[in-house]
Amino acid sequence: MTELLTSTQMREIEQAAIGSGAVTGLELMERAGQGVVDAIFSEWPKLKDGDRAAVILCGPGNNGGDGFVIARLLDEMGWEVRAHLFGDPSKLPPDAKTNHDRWAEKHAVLSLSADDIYSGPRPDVIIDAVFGIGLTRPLPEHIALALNSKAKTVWKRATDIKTVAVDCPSGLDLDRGHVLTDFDYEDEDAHPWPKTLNMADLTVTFHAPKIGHYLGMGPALCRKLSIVDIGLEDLQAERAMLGMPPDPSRVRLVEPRFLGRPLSKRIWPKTALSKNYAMGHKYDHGHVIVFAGGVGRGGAARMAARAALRSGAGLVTVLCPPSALIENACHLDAIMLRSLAKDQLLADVVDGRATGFCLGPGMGVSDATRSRVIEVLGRRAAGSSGRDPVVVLDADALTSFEGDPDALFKHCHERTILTPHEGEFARLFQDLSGRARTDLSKVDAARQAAARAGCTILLKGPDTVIAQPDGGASLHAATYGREVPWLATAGAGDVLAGLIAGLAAPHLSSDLFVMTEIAAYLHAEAARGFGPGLIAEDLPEQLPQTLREMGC
Ligand SMILES: NC(=O)C1=CN([C@@H]2O[C@H](COP(=O)(O)OP(=O)(O)OC[C@H]3O[C@@H](n4cnc5c(N)ncnc54)[C@H](OP(=O)(O)O)[C@@H]3O)[C@@H](O)[C@H]2O)[C@@H](O)CC1
Ligand SMILES: Nc1ncnc2c1ncn2[C@@H]1O[C@H](COP(=O)(O)OP(=O)(O)O)[C@@H](O)[C@H]1O
Ligand SMILES: [K+]
Repeated sequence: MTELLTSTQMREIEQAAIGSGAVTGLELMERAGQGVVDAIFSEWPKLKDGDRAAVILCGPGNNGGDGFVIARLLDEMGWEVRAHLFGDPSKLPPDAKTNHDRWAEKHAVLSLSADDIYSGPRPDVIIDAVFGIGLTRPLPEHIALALNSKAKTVWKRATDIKTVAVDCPSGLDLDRGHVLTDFDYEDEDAHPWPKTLNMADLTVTFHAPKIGHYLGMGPALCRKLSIVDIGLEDLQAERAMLGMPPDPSRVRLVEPRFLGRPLSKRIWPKTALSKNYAMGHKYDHGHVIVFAGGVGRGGAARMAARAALRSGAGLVTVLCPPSALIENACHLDAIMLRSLAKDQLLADVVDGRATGFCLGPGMGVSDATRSRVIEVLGRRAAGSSGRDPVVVLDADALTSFEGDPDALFKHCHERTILTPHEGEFARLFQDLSGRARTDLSKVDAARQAAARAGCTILLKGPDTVIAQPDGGASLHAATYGREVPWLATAGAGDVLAGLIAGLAAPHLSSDLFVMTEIAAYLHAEAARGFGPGLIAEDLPEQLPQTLREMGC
């Protein structure tokens, strides 16, 4: 797990290091600039050869200071360097000013405008050091135009000119992954993207990635992310992450890495999965109950059930209305099947050994679905020894509470997880949804939703956020080399719901949050393993290979 920082946390870490006397701000800036130069040559070794030129765009804060360090280092290597500054040099913060002044002693500092930049000779590299973690408001329009990725097309072979972003492409909010803009999103004609899109070929950040590198527009703008170690020791937090529930004040990236390296013995997720318990019988591996809809609507539940069984649950039973029994019987073998009439009690057909429930896929949006959800959430552990069954609520189980979400939330317990996509999320948490959350990151929206619902929330997308009521959160990112656009296929979410239920159902399974992280990772890995052309049915069938590759 890698820690993802907010801008404030990054500043705190930096200030603590400087305050301890271990390092000065100027030394950190030098390491940052050197780190960017090293990252450039590591990414494009050929740039070491021949006469090279760079344009460095510097801003009014320490991001700009990094830019002046980079300008000096490239100049010392014999590059032709032009540095442009936005802002008043006398107002630069002290370390940035020091580096500006060192540069200005021998070189001109040009103004940062599209005219001044693009009327000059063609560079090999453009460095965007205008704003980093200090961005507080939308870019001034003339800066947005100067940074627009299309602007460099005035030069020949523009696509060969490398754009390198220091900390982030300027304009990206590193806490939220939004591009701050004054434009009206609702007004299609004034849509800002073509005008202000500022994309890097390589983004170099310091010490640890920031949340906005992984959320929303972040990955599309940063394109490739390099993390430079600038000697700030803060590894304690990461040490406390492996296999443990999350720290409420921190956000972690769901991936099998630890302290910056791949996990050597593939101890994640292997250690968390119950099948390592060699002595267990099938009931130790959990019994998952999946609710299906009526005739012709059982496919979603059957896929969820198959994912639950493939992910390690010892038994899986599909419950369907009597009218759908024959349809389901024609499709199911290893998965058990029982009918459950509308007015029948769950206790009539499911004994107390059920350890996991999955409701929603294909169930139908109805009062009957609401009643079943509430009935299932009322099932609690018998006595003090056992755990409450895990309850995964997806799709129609969520939409059935649209307009009255509190009727759901008051029944949720800590072994409940809601797995909405953005549309379903908006039905339950309208004020925290998509467009409403201009001031809130997707991570913070999911955190607030989890606190309101009193249970875990997994909010889906290429950036999937998992949050729990105390604020603990993680982010699964199908980005930076893990892209799986073909996972956006009908039914993929149903499979994820079953996967979570199957992984979390065993008696010895880890904490629900940890199992949900693993489910999100395995889900994307299965899709990656299968490749383009994937349909949702393929996911459960791909799981054995994915589990094998993960060393499980
Ligand atoms: N932290 C660390 O450990 C390390 C940090 N390092 C580097 O420092 C960077 C952070 O530096 P930083 O804090 O000075 O912020 P930065 O991004 O340069 O911008 C602040 C300035 O921009 C201004 N401003 C903001 N928005 C604006 C807008 N829309 N339009 C116009 N102006 C705007 C803002 O003005 P104000 O809001 O105060 O009016 C202020 O003047 C970080 O990203 C990294 O590169 C490394 O050296 C190594 C270690
Ligand atoms: N572009 C994408 N890249 C990676 N994963 C995606 C992408 N779009 C969607 N997903 C994932 O695919 C699944 C889709 O789930 P959902 O929207 O509930 O679909 P359905 O309701 O059809 O099952 C989620 O796990 C989501 O995170
Ligand atoms: K920048």
